[in-house]
Amino acid sequence: MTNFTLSDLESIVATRAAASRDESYTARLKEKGVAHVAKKLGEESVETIIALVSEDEERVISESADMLYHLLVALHLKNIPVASVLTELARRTSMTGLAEKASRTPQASGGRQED
Ligand SMILES: N=c1c2ncn([C@@H]3O[C@H](COP(=O)(O)OP(=O)(O)OP(=O)(O)O)[C@@H](O)[C@H]3O)c2ncn1[C@@H]1O[C@H](COP(=O)(O)O)[C@@H](O)[C@H]1O
Repeated sequence: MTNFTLSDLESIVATRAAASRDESYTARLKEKGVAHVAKKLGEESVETIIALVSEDEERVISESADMLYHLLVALHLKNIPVASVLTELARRTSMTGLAEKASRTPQASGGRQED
């Protein structure tokens, strides 16, 4: 088990985003902008879904890592600290998932009733 955290990766992303595009994939993503990174995040999310449904554990872990990396790059480009996401997750621990869902406005949930 590793003690590597999302905050550690956030720091690496911030450093590498400032590197040369010739030596950093993160720098190339930054150059292409947040819309491109969002599209890559969508692709990695779909690949994670496919792995979850029909592939082995190793593929699920690999695709999940790709997805989290691209999410952290997107958050970096939006100047949103990972700590803000963790704070929101921490806030939600004070209630059940069903209570949290009920607390959302009809607009936020689209007024849908499904699970
Ligand atoms: N965790 C990651 C990480 N996960 C995935 N990827 C890259 O994300 C890409 C996703 O796979 P794709 O098949 O979609 O990529 P691709 O076809 O090469 O990408 P495109 O040409 O479509 O952009 C691959 O190129 C992976 O190498 C990552 N690239 C970097 N990191 C971390 O970021 C650090 C800094 O990397 P550099 O910015 O390259 O120095 C690394 O040391 C890692 O810690």
